Amino acid sequence: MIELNSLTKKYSNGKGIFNVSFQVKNGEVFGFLGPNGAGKTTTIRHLMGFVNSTNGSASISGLDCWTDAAKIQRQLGYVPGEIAFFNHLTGMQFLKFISDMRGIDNKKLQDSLIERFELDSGRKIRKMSKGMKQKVGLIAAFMHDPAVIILDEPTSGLDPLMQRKFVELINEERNRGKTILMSSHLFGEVDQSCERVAIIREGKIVAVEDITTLKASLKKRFFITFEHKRDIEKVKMSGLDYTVSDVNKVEIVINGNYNEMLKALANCNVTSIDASTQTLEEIFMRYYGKEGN
Ligand SMILES: Nc1ncnc2c1ncn2[C@@H]1O[C@H](COP(=O)(O)OP(=O)(O)OP(=O)(O)O)[C@@H](O)[C@H]1O
Repeated sequence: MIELNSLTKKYSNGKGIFNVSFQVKNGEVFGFLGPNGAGKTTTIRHLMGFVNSTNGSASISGLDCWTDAAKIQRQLGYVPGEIAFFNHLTGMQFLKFISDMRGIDNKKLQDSLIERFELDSGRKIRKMSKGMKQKVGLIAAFMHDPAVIILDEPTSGLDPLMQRKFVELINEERNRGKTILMSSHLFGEVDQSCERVAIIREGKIVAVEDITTLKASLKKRFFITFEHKRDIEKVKMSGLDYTVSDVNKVEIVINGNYNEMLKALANCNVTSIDASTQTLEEIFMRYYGKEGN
């Protein structure tokens, strides 16, 4: 549905995106994560046909993002990272302007989105906060019920309640078969809404991951205290992945093999066990850091 093949844009300062390739399948909600300046907006602007690539190509529903840009822009739902509006219009006037441009009567859906996001649509855009403008952008992107939606940092400026409403909307749209690509800094948002995620760093894709597979691979960490330090020796001989954190304390990392740990601990005198589960954020942070190389 959305396809990028070795998409490359090299700016004169050497920055940009390099050989970016991934596919978003029909009906998939796909996350696009990366630190500041990684290349998310540059990639998305290519998909919208605002800039031409130095190399490579991108297409949406078989249409080339550069040569068929006008057609793509008419059909798609799009929220830009920074929304530049017609400041003299009210929210409602702006939404009407966009509807007229698309030639679609979508008043019913528009009104339900205004209600959902509690937008004061009579207010002049120049008097709106960043979050309010973001709501106008979201309503404009969704109100013509597009099959493909591209969102660049859609929740920036939204308060936690509105962020939750946004996640609900995405999940409803997914159930209705929509194809959605959204860039984000927020791991929680990606975790709650996306099936797969691509991670970009310094202009290059460093990973494309399946969220369900990632969740299944999350490790559990057990913090165990023994009454006697000699019990540490039993853990050492068990073959478990362990770290000794004090004379009578160990940390054991497990991915599913609980029985091995229980067997090893059965002959020990355990005085306390605490556990924590690795988070998706910890996994993503690895890609953000130096190890992303
Ligand atoms: N027109 C331009 N000319 C030169 N360099 C540019 C231009 N536009 C973007 N860049 C550079 O390209 C890199 C990618 O920028 P981009 O805006 O795509 O990142 P981003 O991942 O969207 O970041 P953020 O999360 O901060 O919005 C950055 O180093 C940026 O400074």
